[in-house]
Amino acid sequence: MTTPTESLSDQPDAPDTKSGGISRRGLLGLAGAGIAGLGVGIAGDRTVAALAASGTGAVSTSYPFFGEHQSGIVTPAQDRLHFAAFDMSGSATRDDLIELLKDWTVAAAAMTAGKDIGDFGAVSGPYDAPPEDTGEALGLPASGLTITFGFGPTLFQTTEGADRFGLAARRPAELVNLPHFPGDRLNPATSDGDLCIQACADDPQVAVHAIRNLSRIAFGRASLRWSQLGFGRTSSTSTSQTTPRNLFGFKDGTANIKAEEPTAVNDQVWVQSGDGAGWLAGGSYLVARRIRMGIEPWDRTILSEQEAVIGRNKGEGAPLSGGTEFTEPDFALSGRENIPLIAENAHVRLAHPTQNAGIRMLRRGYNFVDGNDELGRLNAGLFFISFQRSPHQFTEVQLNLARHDALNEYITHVGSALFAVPPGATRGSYVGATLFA
Ligand SMILES: C=CC1=C(C)c2cc3[nH]c(cc4nc(cc5[nH]c(cc1n2)c(C)c5CCC(=O)O)C(CCC(=O)O)=C4C)c(C)c3C=C
Ligand SMILES: [Fe+2]
Repeated sequence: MTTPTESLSDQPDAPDTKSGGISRRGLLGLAGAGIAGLGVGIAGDRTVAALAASGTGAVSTSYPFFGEHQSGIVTPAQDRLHFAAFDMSGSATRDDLIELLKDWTVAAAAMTAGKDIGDFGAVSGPYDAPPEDTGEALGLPASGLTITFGFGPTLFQTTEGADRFGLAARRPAELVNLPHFPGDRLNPATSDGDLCIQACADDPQVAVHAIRNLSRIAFGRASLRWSQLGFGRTSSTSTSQTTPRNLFGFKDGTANIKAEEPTAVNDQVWVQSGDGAGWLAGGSYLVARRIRMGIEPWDRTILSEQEAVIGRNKGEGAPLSGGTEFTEPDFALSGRENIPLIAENAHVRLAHPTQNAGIRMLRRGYNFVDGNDELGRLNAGLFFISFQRSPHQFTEVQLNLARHDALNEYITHVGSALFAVPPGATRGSYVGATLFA
């Protein structure tokens, strides 16, 4: 942590620090009253307050931060998202970048375990210093929080002859901005970035707390370029999850890659050691697309047309060629007058692996509604996120969709970004360490 712990540690007996009605002595008192045996009671452990608040003793899901792969990819998609892209400051050095990644690692490991950040957390520090943790997650459990870090193409750039962070030679050949697709209306202010953080949780406050505190830690070294809140997942990444619905009212995520398909995950999601950049093995590529959805025109569209556009029925999500939700679509099946039951320009036909040389991707997107525009239309859509072994997988499918998809009448891509997601951090090391080895 960048927090000057030395100056904090010499004040352990600061007065009973009151903040938001919770006192430091009160928290420690709780630990002493029967739950100290669980190993809680250390400053910053929110579980203390959560257990006391719920009165149930229930501990919510938490995913380990350290491991072979970063969490937040094949872990079951949570309900809420706060996604943020950052730019490194003009004066930041390679050492600053490494220090930042180390600090982010420590904080992310704490928060995903349901703890506040720093040695003293939100309310146990000295009265005469800003708290290390901002505090809005006090009393909330880990809530399935995952924090996933990525590196954008510009991090590897050479500007005016200078190799910004000495990384130019380490850039994977495929880590370049996505091409312009037909129909794109991208806003540069909500596109790209040197670094990204995807925070997903089952409680929106926990996801927002994570991004807020990581941004705060970055102060002076990196700053927020853009960020996106998402409510309501639009995919399942495990067979144990039910398929959610997007804002057009259709089940979304039915044919997604699921964690229970290890061969597909290996072949289509994780970068392999022979793929090019060795440091990225065990990682992935993250594509983010902010897609505005025309809610009002869609809501004036008749049901049969809505179903024809997607290629599945709206109730169950079954393919229009028949069967139930998980029946494979039969694109060869025709109905009256030899018209294909799933139209040539239906979204699921054009996105299906059989139409794209076997390509699949792991989708992990979220619905968003950011108020309304000046014409009184909902500023709403899908914050599309996909993870793939190569950006080429997204590009191929998106090219097919951008050219022919019936859905294009109702959607516009307004933001875009690509990031290389390094493998998981080993305990004692930091996220992205392989890039600097
Ligand atoms: C380039 C990738 C994709 C973009 C962009 C995209 C946007 C998008 N999708 C929907 C709604 C649905 N998509 C569905 C399936 C589906 N979509 C993609 C890819 C992109 N979608 C794929 C690879 C698939 C799976 C195809 C298959 O193998 O059958 C579905 C059907 C249910 C499902 O399988 O998930 C819906 C519904 C919207 C609304 C949208 C942009 C706003
Ligand atoms: Fe789709």
